Amino acid sequence: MFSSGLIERPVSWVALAGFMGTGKSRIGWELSRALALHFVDTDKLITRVVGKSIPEVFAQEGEGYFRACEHEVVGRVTRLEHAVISLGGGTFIQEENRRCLLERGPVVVLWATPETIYQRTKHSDRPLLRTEDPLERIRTLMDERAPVYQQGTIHVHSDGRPSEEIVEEIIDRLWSWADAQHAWALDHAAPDHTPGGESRASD
Ligand SMILES: Nc1ncnc2c1ncn2[C@@H]1O[C@H](COP(=O)(O)OP(=O)(O)OP(=O)(O)O)[C@@H](O)[C@H]1O
Ligand SMILES: O=C(O)C1=C[C@@H](O)[C@@H](O)[C@H](O)C1
Ligand SMILES: [Mg+2]
Repeated sequence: MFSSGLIERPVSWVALAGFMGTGKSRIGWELSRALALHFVDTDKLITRVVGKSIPEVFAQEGEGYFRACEHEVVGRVTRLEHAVISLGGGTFIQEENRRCLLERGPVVVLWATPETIYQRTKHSDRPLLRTEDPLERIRTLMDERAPVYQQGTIHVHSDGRPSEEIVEEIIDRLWSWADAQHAWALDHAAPDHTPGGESRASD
């Protein structure tokens, strides 16, 4: 990772999206440490700025207010440099957020089965899962959202895997993505018309 005092990393900005409980917050934090980047968790940022927990925001201000906060936060985090951004589970679902995030850089989507998600979220308070049958709600919401999450850049499964292994896979896939971007940029670079430019390019 480190060589001659310079940090080698595939990207200097990346966002993590995906359903509740897929591990965006935990993996995002670990990824930020592995890449020596700042870490921002949009859910935590909103709770800090609003001064209320997410269940309180949903109950007292309504989901619409929370979605507006998310949208504003997306505008801000896409202007950051050197950061790993862990999004809320619904942030990438809003079209304008998605466009803005994908324009900024790679969006890694974490996936898990409804059963894993249920196990990981059952002891915490997620307003959208406050129902008689949270597992069924997870299944329905996942069916609705999966085609949208599919629009992410890189997809990584988190079921039954230790977080270190997931972080390692994300970094490998980010290197491949960055190499492909670089190759594409070279292929699409404006032709070099300086004297001797073409021969230099084919050297
Ligand atoms: N790979 C993993 N293996 C085991 N437990 C995990 C893994 N990833 C995350 N967890 C645990 O699952 C729970 C939910 O993870 P986390 O809060 O990171 O999910 P999230 O995607 O950020 O959810 P939300 O969208 O609600 O913010 C946490 O207790 C976390 O420690
Ligand atoms: O999936 C969602 O819509 C949500 C996921 C959480 O991260 C929080 O952002 C909130 O509970 C809503
Ligand atoms: Mg989270």
